[in-house]
Amino acid sequence: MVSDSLFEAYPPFPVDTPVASLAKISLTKLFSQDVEESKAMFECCRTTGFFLLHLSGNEVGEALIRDLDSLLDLTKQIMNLPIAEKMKYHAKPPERLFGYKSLGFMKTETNQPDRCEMFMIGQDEVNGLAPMPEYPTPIVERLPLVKSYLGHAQDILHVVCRIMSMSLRLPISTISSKQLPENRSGTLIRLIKYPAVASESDRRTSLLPHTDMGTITLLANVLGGLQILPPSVDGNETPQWLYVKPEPNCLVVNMGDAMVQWTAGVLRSNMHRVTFPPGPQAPYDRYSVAFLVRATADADMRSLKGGIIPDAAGGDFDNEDDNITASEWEKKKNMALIQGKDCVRSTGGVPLEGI
Ligand SMILES: O=C(O)CCC(=O)C(=O)O
Ligand SMILES: [Fe+2]
Repeated sequence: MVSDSLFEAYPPFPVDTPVASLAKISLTKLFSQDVEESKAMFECCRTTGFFLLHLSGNEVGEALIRDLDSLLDLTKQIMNLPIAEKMKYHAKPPERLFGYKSLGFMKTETNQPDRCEMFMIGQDEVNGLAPMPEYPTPIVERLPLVKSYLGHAQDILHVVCRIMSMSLRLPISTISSKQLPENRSGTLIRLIKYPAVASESDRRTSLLPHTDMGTITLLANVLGGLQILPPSVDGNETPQWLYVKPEPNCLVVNMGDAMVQWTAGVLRSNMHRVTFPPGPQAPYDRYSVAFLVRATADADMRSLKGGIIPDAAGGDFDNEDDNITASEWEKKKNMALIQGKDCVRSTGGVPLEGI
């Protein structure tokens, strides 16, 4: 997430709240090709699909921490604009998926309006691969910050993808070449505000249970609220939603559905949701910065061949319908979600034999 100073501005995450136990992986060690750290990261990607990434101690990570502190501030500025101003930039799905999404525009699992507003910025728009739309003034003034963040986030993505390819025993550029920032994609930054709990009825889901449809997500926030549904240990017990405890100078990293599809189920895309912050954190507005990486628009969505990837033939990941490009695949998933045809569930994490 972000620097210590931002954490000091809020009451601490309560010690008695049950939390998901997520490994903390060191970015410095990943950059220095530490074998044990790389193994630990891959293990997380297979088992829970989530890990914390400790950013301190290297140039890219330290720069990203600074970018994130400023982006959280930018998020506050945007959300503080008058509603009439924000509505000028409203997203118009399915034609335009980026821009502002107002509070309550989407539904939760109980069909109640959601409890979050967000501003979505497309990577292609900022990088000049798509026409730049009109942005609210705070974004226009801080485009250099947005570009700086994208650059540092891409450096981190690159090292994670290299380790992923190596761990899968595939040529080293296999995963990163399918999501290069110089190629068009649906990759986006989401700047999100979850309003403070003002009454008992606000103690409910803010962002519905979902899996991320892209490849990898890098998430930063200060207050608790994110929860994951960990895989049950013996397959019998009912899984319990558990909070992810935000930690200073760390990102939350999770795998998305595209990674599961490419690896025929080896990696895990885990279900998560956002609810109200725990204990004394509830009466505060919660802010998040999410970088949702999507595959290159024309990337092949069939499972990869080679390395330790199981043969998809005949299994869940051998679907002729997946013989399509990433942008068609995402459109199909979006439509299924809108029509309630896609029952959201965690996928992947199939046991690997002899590894
Ligand atoms: O705000 C958060 O903690 C999570 C956001 C999220 O899951 C998403 O944007 O996909
Ligand atoms: Fe998500």
